[in-house]
Amino acid sequence: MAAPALYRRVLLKVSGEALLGSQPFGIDEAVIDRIAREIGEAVALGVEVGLVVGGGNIFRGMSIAKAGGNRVAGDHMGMLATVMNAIGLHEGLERRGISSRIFSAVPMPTICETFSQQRAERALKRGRVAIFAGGTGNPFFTTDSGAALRAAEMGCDALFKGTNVDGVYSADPKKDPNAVRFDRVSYKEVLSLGLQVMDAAAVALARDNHIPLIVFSIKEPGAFVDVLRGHGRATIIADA
Ligand SMILES: Nc1ncnc2c1ncn2[C@@H]1O[C@H](COP(=O)(O)OP(=O)(O)OP(=O)(O)O)[C@@H](O)[C@H]1O
Ligand SMILES: O=c1ccn([C@@H]2O[C@H](COP(=O)(O)O)[C@@H](O)[C@H]2O)c(=O)[nH]1
Repeated sequence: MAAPALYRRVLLKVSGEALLGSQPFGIDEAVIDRIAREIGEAVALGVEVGLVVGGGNIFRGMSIAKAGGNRVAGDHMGMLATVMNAIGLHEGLERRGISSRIFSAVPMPTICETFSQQRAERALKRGRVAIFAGGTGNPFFTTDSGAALRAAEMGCDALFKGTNVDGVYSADPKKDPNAVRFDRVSYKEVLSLGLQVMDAAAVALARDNHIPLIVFSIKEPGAFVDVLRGHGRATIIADA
């Protein structure tokens, strides 16, 4: 018999960039379908799943700021990009018969519901996937911070960061071939060593609320469910 999941309720953060798949820009529907299937497997294990998606496949506010533009306007565009990705994932889940609801931090009632902790709680309890769009709803943040915030609000047992690397390294593995991968590292070490895999605000919020951060590769098929069962390749960021 397959191992049960180690968690009752989790927040999965999916990197926007991962949705690119083999494309230079936008959303690869094959990636959406695979991630939807894997989320469905987690739900079938009895895990309640909250979902946050980044926007890096479409737009990041910093790109406008770096070119001398208005950071706040750029961040607004970035938050809208995360709503587009949330709609894409919602459609992918519904196509597979997995019930989900989008709760946006930025009100846009003709497109999706505005975030409400109480309504999201009801959705999760009913076994629906709650997709949290629009990050925190504020500029100068990222969807990592949005994910840590929602994980704390929704009482999640862990925040899974599904990104394009298979864990936390001593340095950025894309830049330093000698970087060493950790199986486990403390919040304090991540912050004091300045490890950039997640933004510091997100790590501090998770630390203050005792939410383990689990970094794994969302590009690796099956990794999410493997890690939920405690035997996948990932780094756990937690108390020392
Ligand atoms: N110490 C480190 N360990 C692991 N990855 C690191 C480290 N330092 C930097 N990185 C980089 O962090 C990146 C993942 O974080 P990033 O915030 O860029 O992506 P994301 O949040 O998954 O994406 P998106 O913005 O598209 O949602 C990886 O691509 C990796 O190269
Ligand atoms: O709370 C938030 C979350 C996100 N943004 C903007 O959106 C983009 C995309 O999010 P990523 O986390 O980088 O994938 C981000 O770069 C910000 O510009 C935001 O302003 N506030």
